[in-house]
Parts: sequence; C-alpha cells; structure tokens
Amino acid sequence: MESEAIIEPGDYLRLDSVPNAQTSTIRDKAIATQNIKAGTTILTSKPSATALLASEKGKRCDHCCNKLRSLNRCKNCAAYYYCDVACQAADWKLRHKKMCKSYNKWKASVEYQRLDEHVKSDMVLLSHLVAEIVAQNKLALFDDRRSELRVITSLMKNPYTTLPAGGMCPIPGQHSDEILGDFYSRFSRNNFAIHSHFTSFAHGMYPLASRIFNHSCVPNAAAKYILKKGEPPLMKVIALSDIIEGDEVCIPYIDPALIQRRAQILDYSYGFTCACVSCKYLRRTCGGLALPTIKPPPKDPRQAVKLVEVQPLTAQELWDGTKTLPDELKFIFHEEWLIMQTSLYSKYSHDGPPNTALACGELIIYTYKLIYSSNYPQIGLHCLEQAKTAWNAIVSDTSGKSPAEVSYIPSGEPGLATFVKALREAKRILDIVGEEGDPEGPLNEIGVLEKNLQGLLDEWHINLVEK
Ligand SMILES: C[S@@+](CC[C@H](N)C(=O)[O-])C[C@H]1O[C@@H](n2cnc3c(N)ncnc32)[C@H](O)[C@@H]1O
Repeated sequence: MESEAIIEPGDYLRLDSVPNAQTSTIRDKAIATQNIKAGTTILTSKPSATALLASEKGKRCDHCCNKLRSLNRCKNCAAYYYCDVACQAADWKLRHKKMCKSYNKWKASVEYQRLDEHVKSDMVLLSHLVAEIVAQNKLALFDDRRSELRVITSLMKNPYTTLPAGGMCPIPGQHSDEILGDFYSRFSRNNFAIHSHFTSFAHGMYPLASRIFNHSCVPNAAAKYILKKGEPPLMKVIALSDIIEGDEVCIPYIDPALIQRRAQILDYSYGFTCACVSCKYLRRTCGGLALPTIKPPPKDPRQAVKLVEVQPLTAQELWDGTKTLPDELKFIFHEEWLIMQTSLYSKYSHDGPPNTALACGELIIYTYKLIYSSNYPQIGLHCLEQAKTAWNAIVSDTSGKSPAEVSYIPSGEPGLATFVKALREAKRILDIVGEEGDPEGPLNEIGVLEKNLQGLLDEWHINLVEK
C-alpha cells in the first residue's frame, strides 16, 4: 500500500524534497519557515495507536496512560486496566471490544510466546492499531488524502521486516496478511517511545510527526508527551534552541548518549548512517566509534575530575575542530564511562559521602555537555539531581560554617554556589520543555528547591549576587 497523503506541517514548517531523493535515504526535510524561539511548540501530533510497555501493565491506564489511582480491570479478559469507568468505556469503544475475547488465548499461544520481546511489543501495538481501525470503521479514511491515517501508508518501510505468522491478536474483520505486513514494515522506522520526564512507558504511532521529522544526534527539537485523563498521550514537538528560518528541524530518534550503539541502531532499524556534526566528529577522532580505540576511563573518579578541570571545552569547539580532545580524555566518549559514573553517582548520592557524589555529578555534566546539543532535557534533569545532592550536602553539613563558605567539590567552589548554579541551569533547561508527562515532575521539584533556597538565604542572611 503506497499512497500520497496531504501532509500539513503547520505554521512553523514546510517540507522540502531533497534533490537526490533516489539515492538518498532522506525523502525530504522539515524546514523552519520563520525564526522559532526555544520552547515553542512546533507541531502537535495525535497517535494512531499506543500501547503500554509490558513492564508498565497494571501500573498505568491502558487507555490514557496516566498512573493508576484506583484499579478498574476489564472483567472479561482481566488483562486491561483503567483509571475508571469512563476510560474503560472509551477504550472499549476505541478498540478493546475487538480484542477482549481473543486476547488471552493469543497471548498464551506458541506463536506469540516465541517472539522476541521487542517484536511482542510491536505486535500489541499493531493489534491496537488494527482493532481501532475495525472498531471505528475507519477503513474509508485510507481513501481520504487529508486523513492522518492515510499518512501511515506514506511512511517509509523497512524492507527487511516480515510479519511473524500468527503473531498478531486475531481481530474479527481484520485486514489481509498483506495489509498487516504493510503496516508492520513501517513500524521500526517510524514508531516513537512515549515518555514521562524522559523515561519511556509506552510506544506509539504518530504518523504526522514520523512523516515530517528526520533524525539528528544534535537535535534542535524534541518530542514531549501530554498526559490528559481520558485521552491517549498527545505528542508536542518543542524547539530546544532558537531556530533560524531556513534551518532543518530535527528530533532525536534515540538517546544520543548511546555513543557506541547509536550508529548501529540507526543503521539497523532506520537504514541510514548519521551525518550529524557529532557523528562526523566521533568517526573522525575516535576511530569510527570502535571501542578498542578509546582508552578506558581512570578507575578513580577523582583522577578524572582533575583531568576534566584543566580542559574547559564545549561540544561546538570539538565539532568544528577549533579545539581537540586530548587522548587521555577520550574515555568520556566510551559508553561504559557514563554508565559507570551514573551508577556511582546514584550510590554516593544515597549513601554519601556527598562530596564524592558531587564530584561524580560534575563529571557527568561535563560529559553530557560534550555529547548532547544545547538545552537537551537530559542535561537539565541531571543538573536537578546535582542541585538535590548539593542541597543534601548543605543540610547534612556539621561544620557550623555558612554554605557560602564551605565547599564540597574538588574545585573549592562553595556549596551554596554549586547548589544555585545547578538549580538555575536545571530550571533554564527544563522550562524550555515545559510541563509534560506525569504530574509532580522535575519542575515541581525545582519549585520546592527554590523555596528551600530562599529559607537558607534568610537563615544565613545571605544576599545572592545575581549574575
Ligand atoms: C521517520 S522517517 C523520517 C521522515 C522522512 N523524511 C520521510 O520522508 O518519511 C525515518 C526515515 O527517514 C530517513 N532519515 C531520517 N533521518 C535521517 C538522517 N539524519 N540521515 C539520513 N536519513 C534519515 C531514514 O530513511 C529513516 O528510516
């Protein structure tokens, strides 16, 4: 099924075809039609289907994906959970009535059980998609060039995927295997991980956003998800930085911090080699990202802190070749480095000592700023963690000295300055993304820390000099 669909990218974008479309993996590019300020919602996209990850079943509503306050379980299949009767009724009408009877038998079948976990998860999403089309008699929409459903049939396919026989939930009146295979072949290149505060809990098809945005590991935009009671999650694509008219707007398909794996995933799942400035830089300087060419990190994090402190660098300087990363610092582009540091950070933040935790935290921020594009939400989330750790260091300090004098990090910076710097950076970055995901998120935590800060300033009679 190949179709032309009318794509409406909204006020901020137009789609430009790439000149060599026959040989390129890129069909077209989303170009900014005007200057766009950081924090602007560039596009809103509705899902054609969503499905919770298996690990989230029973913890969130199967209809609107909100965290469950009380449990309303489908009395027939006992496998779908809802916030309340309203969500249950809405989901029944939307799709569940077409899957309820056959769901448990299908889930227990040999055909389903022998699938890999990620294919199982795709089969649930495909079943939801087909159940929705059948339950709501949406087949006619495929003939309407304006319909978002028709956009699905204009999405790029992965020619190497084949529909696993018997893998899908039997749905009365469902399409032929050919049509199902056609939908499925578009999944790996187009589906989105749905997240709350950047932790995934579901996946879904957002055809308009899929059709419009290409990937970059240094994106100038990113998707967030709005959770509203009674409605499936709505995607909003937000500008992460100021975008100039004529620039291409790109989003990240995967977490750019998966430094070694990202090239493989983009090649295997999406069929392209990324040509962003960061990938080019890493290929040029780190031997095509091959692990053995990158020196392992020093075992002692304090040694790493010393190395980092004498090397003030920005990602832009590395990418454009103005500065080079010394060989002894290349470990920061080793995926294991971040994994090791984040696990040490969480251990020291919980168990202490706080100064070791803060030193680890500084190293993570340094690394993130060399990997991610500016204002990338993960940098903000980590700055918030660092602010919380600095706060804990301040309140557990027994020296009797003012937090404006006592220091917890190797550079000698006072604890208060570490706290304020991390808190302000977290607020600046996370305000750009704005409210998203579950309630009581990072912006609430920032609000609490700001109140704590005011209390501390009053207690010690400190006047913060605004920078
Ligand atoms: C979700 S679609 C992107 C939208 C695409 N412009 C379209 O026309 O449908 C994903 C596909 O776009 C292409 N693509 C996306 N980002 C790319 C990039 N940075 N470099 C090369 N190809 C890319 C790849 O073929 C990928 O499988």
